[in-house]
Amino acid sequence: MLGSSLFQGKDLTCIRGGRTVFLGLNFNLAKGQALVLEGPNGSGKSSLIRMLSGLVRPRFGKLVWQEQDATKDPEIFQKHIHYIGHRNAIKPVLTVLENLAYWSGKTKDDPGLEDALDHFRMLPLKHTPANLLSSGQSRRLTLSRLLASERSVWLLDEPSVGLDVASVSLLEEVIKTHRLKGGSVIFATHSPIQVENPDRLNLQDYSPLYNKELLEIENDEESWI
Ligand SMILES: Nc1ncnc2c1ncn2[C@@H]1O[C@H](COP(=O)(O)OP(=O)(O)OP(=O)(O)O)[C@@H](O)[C@H]1O
Repeated sequence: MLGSSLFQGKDLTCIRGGRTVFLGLNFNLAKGQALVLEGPNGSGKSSLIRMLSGLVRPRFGKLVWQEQDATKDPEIFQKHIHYIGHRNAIKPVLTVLENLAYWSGKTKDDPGLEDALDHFRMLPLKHTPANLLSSGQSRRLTLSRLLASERSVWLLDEPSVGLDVASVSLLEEVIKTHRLKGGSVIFATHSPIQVENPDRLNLQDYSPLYNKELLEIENDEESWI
C-alpha cells in the first residue's frame, strides 16, 4: 500500500513567539501512510501541523513535496492538503449543507456534499442552521469537509475532540478508506484513534522544553536564531 515519498520535512526548526518550539525534526510521509504526532502539551504538535499546511514557515530546514523543494513556496503543496484545526471553522448563520458548500467551493446541489454529510451521519441535519448544532455535530460537519474536498493529504489537529465513540469509529472508517485509495494522513490526538500500521513521531524528542540537550543547543544558538 505504501509508495515512495510524498511529503518530507528535513531538519525543521520552528520558532514561535521568540521561542524554539522544535528543532532538527525530520519526517517522511508516503502515499497511504498514517503518521501520528505524539507529545505532551506545548511540545509542538499543532505548530508542526500548521507548518505542514503552510501557515507557519520553518525558520530552518526544508519542506519537500514530491522531490520539489517547497519551503519557500507552500502553494506547491497547499492545494493537495486538507487542514483541520482543533477549532471548528463554521459559519453559524449558514445551514449545515451551506457550510459544506462554502468550504468545499461546490454548489449545494453537488451530490458529493450529501454523500460527505451522510458518512458522518449529518444528512438529516442538512437544513439546520449551524449555530444550533451540538459540539459533536459541529465537529462531524467540520470533518465532512475532508470527504467533500478530495485532497490527498489530511492534516488533522485533535480531530476527535467532542466526538462520541460511534463518531470516532466513523472517523476511523473514513481514514481507512482514504488510505486504501492512496491518501495519507497526519494527525495529533490526545485520545485514541485506531488506524492500521501507523508511524509515530514524538515531538518531545525535538522540543527544547522537554529535552535538556536541545535546550543547551538552543541557548548556544540564541545569538544566531
Ligand atoms: N501563535 C503563537 N504565538 C507564539 N507562540 C505560540 C503560538 N502558538 C503556539 N505557541 C507556542 O508554541 C508552543 C507549542 O505549541 P503547540 O500548540 O504547537 O503545542 P501542542 O503540542 O500542540 O500542545 P497541546 O498538546 O497543548 O495542544 C507552545 O509553547 C506555545 O505557547
